[in-house]
Amino acid sequence: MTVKIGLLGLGTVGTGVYKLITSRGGHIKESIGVYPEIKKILVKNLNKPRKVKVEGLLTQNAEEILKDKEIKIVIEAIGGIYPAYEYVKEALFSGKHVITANKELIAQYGEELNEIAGKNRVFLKCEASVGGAIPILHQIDRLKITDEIDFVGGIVNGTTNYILTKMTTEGRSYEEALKEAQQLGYAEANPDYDVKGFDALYKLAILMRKVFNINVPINSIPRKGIDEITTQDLNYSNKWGYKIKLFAWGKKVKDGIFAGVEPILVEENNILSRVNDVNNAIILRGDSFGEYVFVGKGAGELPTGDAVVADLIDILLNYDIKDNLRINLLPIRQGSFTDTFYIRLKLYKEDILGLKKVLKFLKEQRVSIVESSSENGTFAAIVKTKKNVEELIEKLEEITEIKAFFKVLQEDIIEELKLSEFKDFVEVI
Ligand SMILES: NC(=O)C1=CN([C@@H]2O[C@H](COP(=O)(O)OP(=O)(O)OC[C@H]3O[C@@H](n4cnc5c(N)ncnc54)[C@H](OP(=O)(O)O)[C@@H]3O)[C@@H](O)[C@H]2O)C=CC1
Ligand SMILES: N[C@@H](CC=O)C(=O)O
Repeated sequence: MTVKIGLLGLGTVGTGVYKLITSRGGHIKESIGVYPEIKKILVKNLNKPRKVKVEGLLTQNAEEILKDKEIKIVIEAIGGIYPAYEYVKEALFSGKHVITANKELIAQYGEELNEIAGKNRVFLKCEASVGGAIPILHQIDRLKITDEIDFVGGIVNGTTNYILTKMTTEGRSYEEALKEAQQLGYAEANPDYDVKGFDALYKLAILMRKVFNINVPINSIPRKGIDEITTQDLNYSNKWGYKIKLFAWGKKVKDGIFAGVEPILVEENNILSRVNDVNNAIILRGDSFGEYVFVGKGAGELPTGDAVVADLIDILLNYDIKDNLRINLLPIRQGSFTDTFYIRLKLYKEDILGLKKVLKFLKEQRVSIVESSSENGTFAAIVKTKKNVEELIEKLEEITEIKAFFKVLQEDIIEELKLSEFKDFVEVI
């Protein structure tokens, strides 16, 4: 039996999918008895040079795929909300299964699209939207049947991890490393989505929906990217035995959920420190299985293509686990997972007074200095406090100019959260 597929997009992901389906089609047929065939590919520009031979397959007219009754599965690899949203919706309404790699779309419209898929008795699958090649959504589906999972988080953006790694280990500038990530096909069409933390935020929202059965309004989650990290911050962190990573995390407590996307300092002996380049690492904590850390390539042509093809195989095998939906209301809470943080302050060259003022403040607030360095008008330190970190930073801001502030990850992140005010409410579906 042959199943006809319509592919929307032939960029990094679409090309990976095309390569895998065409090269492994025979093997898939041997293994599960179904031969997947790509019948049409939607692109924006018909004249663009392609890395694969696609004569006769390209079209600029989406209706040639969406209205084709022979096409049973649509793979969306365009990205962004429009026109992807309309195309996915139309495909589902016409009874086609959909596979997408589009985290922005799933984070923002996943609930609505899942409902349409359910009503039309088709699958909507999105493994590639989180963690690249890591089969994390599939694992969560399995694990949450037996376990109560209360923590999900980790490194979920390949581009930023690549940039931070190259800046730290090979002395690249931020701009050079970003350019490389773009050339390697890791970055989003607009790389601001990566470096400002939006991509990680979308992925976190998808993970939290899956793990906690909640629908998270993405603007209720605090977000900070890596675009303000300087070589100076990386050098100080390195010197004191830490690596900087962009961390996305969600933790369920009895009466709410803490969540955030932010750069953090991780001790060199922590597993996350050793997750480099384009790799991602996703931590899950359950009451029976304990802790899992899933590591793998978080972006790129073949790793992402592989995750899409895994969804395709699941559909061909007719496999799926429905989300276990339940109504509840849980607040997103603002909280910190640490009592230790890194600061870099700007001091004027001769401003001994400024430095004295800062040191006096830290002493008065009973903040202990773990590491510190003061040179050329800069004071950088790793400090520890028993007080609320955010409140302390606010007070410090009143007397000096804070150029950088990142939390330091502690081993007890999952156990211990310092609570403060509720920020927003999310509906648990
Ligand atoms: N890159 C990666 O490693 C990963 C990406 N993703 C996600 O996968 C999706 C695709 O990403 P990626 O492959 O990198 O993106 P690219 O920019 O490389 O490719 C996008 C493709 O979509 C086509 N396209 C864009 N706009 C339109 C339009 N209006 N109508 C028809 N075709 C259009 C482009 O056509 P043309 O070629 O003619 O310009 C291109 O082929 C995104 O949602 C991204 O977030 C997920 C995981 C990893
Ligand atoms: N731009 C994304 C691509 C994969 O999701 C990333 O760098 O992680």
